[in-house]
Amino acid sequence: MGRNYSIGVDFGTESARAVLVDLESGEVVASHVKDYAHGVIDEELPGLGVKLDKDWALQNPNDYVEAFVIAVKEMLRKAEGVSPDEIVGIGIDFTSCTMLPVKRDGTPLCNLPSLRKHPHSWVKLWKHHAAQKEADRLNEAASRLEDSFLPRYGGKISSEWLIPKIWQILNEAPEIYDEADRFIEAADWIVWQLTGRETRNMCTAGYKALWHKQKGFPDRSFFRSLDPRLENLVDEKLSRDLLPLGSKAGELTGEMAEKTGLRPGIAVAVANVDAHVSAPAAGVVRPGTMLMIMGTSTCNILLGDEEKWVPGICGVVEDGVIPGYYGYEAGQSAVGDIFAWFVKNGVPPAYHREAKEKGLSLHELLEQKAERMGAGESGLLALDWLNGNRSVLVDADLTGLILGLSLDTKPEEIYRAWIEATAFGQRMIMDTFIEHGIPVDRLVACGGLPYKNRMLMQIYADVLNREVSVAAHLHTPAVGSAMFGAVAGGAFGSIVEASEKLAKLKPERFRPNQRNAQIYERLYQEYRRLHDLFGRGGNDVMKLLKQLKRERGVPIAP
Ligand SMILES: Nc1ncnc2c1ncn2[C@@H]1O[C@H](COP(=O)(O)OP(=O)(O)O)[C@@H](O)[C@H]1O
Ligand SMILES: O=C(CO)[C@@H](O)[C@@H](O)COP(=O)(O)O
Repeated sequence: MGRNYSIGVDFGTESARAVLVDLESGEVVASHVKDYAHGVIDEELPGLGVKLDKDWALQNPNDYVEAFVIAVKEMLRKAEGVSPDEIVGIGIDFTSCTMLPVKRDGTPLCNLPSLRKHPHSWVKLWKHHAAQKEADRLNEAASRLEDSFLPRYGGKISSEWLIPKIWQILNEAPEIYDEADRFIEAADWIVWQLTGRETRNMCTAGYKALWHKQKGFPDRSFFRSLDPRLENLVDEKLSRDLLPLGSKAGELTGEMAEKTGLRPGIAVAVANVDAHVSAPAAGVVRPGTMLMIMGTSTCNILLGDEEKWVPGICGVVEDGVIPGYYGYEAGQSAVGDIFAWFVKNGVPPAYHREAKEKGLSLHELLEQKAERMGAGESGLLALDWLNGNRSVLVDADLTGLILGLSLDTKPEEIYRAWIEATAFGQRMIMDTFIEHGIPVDRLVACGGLPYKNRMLMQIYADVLNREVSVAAHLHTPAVGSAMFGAVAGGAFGSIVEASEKLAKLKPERFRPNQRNAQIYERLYQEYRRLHDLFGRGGNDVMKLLKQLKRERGVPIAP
């Protein structure tokens, strides 16, 4: 008898990554990454000459199908000796909330020639930030509810989420709202394309669409209070029929099988979210371990036995990550993006020359120079809010700050200070969880950064004063999706069982250096003071600076 394999496909912001996982060894035997043909559409609708406003971020749903087909086909080609008959399941994960309006049969409205030129008919990507007005009004209305859902979401709903995005469509393009038979997460839509049937997952419903396992969606009266036309939104254009993570959404259609070279009828798992699906792949299936998915931004996932209200988190959802537990999500809006910004804007020509001579990237050169320093040696302390603060302040209007600059300050000291600032931001998140009764004993990291910068990982271990393990697979979300695919295909009884057999961490752990940890403890106390002063209304100078820019007519990034 042959071996069993499962496929996981992670739909990220720029590309889809497919992996084939051996269900005996847990090894990734083949993988392939396919960039989306149109990437992120944030200036103009491709080939149509329709300009977009500055905080729009759209995608083309046809790119997802194409990326799936090519990534899976290429992955299969690389997996020599594996027969499609040995593949038991497929799981997918997506960025979220990435959503689109469709007809009853799943046709995206942007594929209808009559609606193609209308930006509201396209996919709204997770970082589409143009529904802030709707999010503000929703938060205001929700704060007046007697049994408000806001505390479950850390106190505020983000403009990135489903209801603000739908409401923006209704406000700005009622004709598109009327044409849409369904609004659906791209995660569920791609599963629909694979199986030929519409299903909805509990994870995105819980984190992004205000659904609660016991209470369901907010009442119709709440939606009516937002806009009478939204009263029946859930029944008319969403669904109350939600499937739990780990269940089977359906089977691969003959058409998709033919396009990809797979076998028709393979089990397809219910859709999931990129951050959440990483937990089982990194072995995070019980309370006590905080997962850090570290890349351009950082997402945190943590499990608990009870539903507790933690201020400033993105949300808590029962069964939202691992069935049987409450899944907590938090995050930082910019992490790798800050280092990218500094490397682009803050490094003198001599460093560029040196990096070239040594055959290093600028990141690697700065790491090499900065790792010779100990904690506190740069004389700098920074606030990491260059793209606002997601957790725990939930304030997109905050900006960055660096303190302690002198005429002697070197680029590597500033680079290190930004890394330390992001680690202090993680410490704020971790401490907020602990202060509200959700313990954190261990940390596991995945995403791109842990594989790129060892100094960064050591700084995190020192600042957090905890051991940090790193997930073994670079494509952690795709491996997590493959695990859910294997569960849907019946190879495992539960996702916990799959994780216990297949999850892998790198053998090496980053252990805190006590000398540095003590110094960082002192610096962190100062970070907290600055954090509260500038982030909790003690001094609103950051907002004044933004306001002045607005008054001077300078466009401000979302
Ligand atoms: N050596 C490095 N040290 C620190 N950050 C790095 C390094 N190399 C790249 N980066 C940052 O990593 C980020 C990309 O992370 P990655 O996890 O690969 O992508 P994504 O979050 O888009 O999936 C970029 O923001 C980039 O600035
Ligand atoms: O917000 C979530 C998950 O809830 C992510 O999908 C979103 O931040 C996008 O993550 P990436 O930056 O693509 O890793």
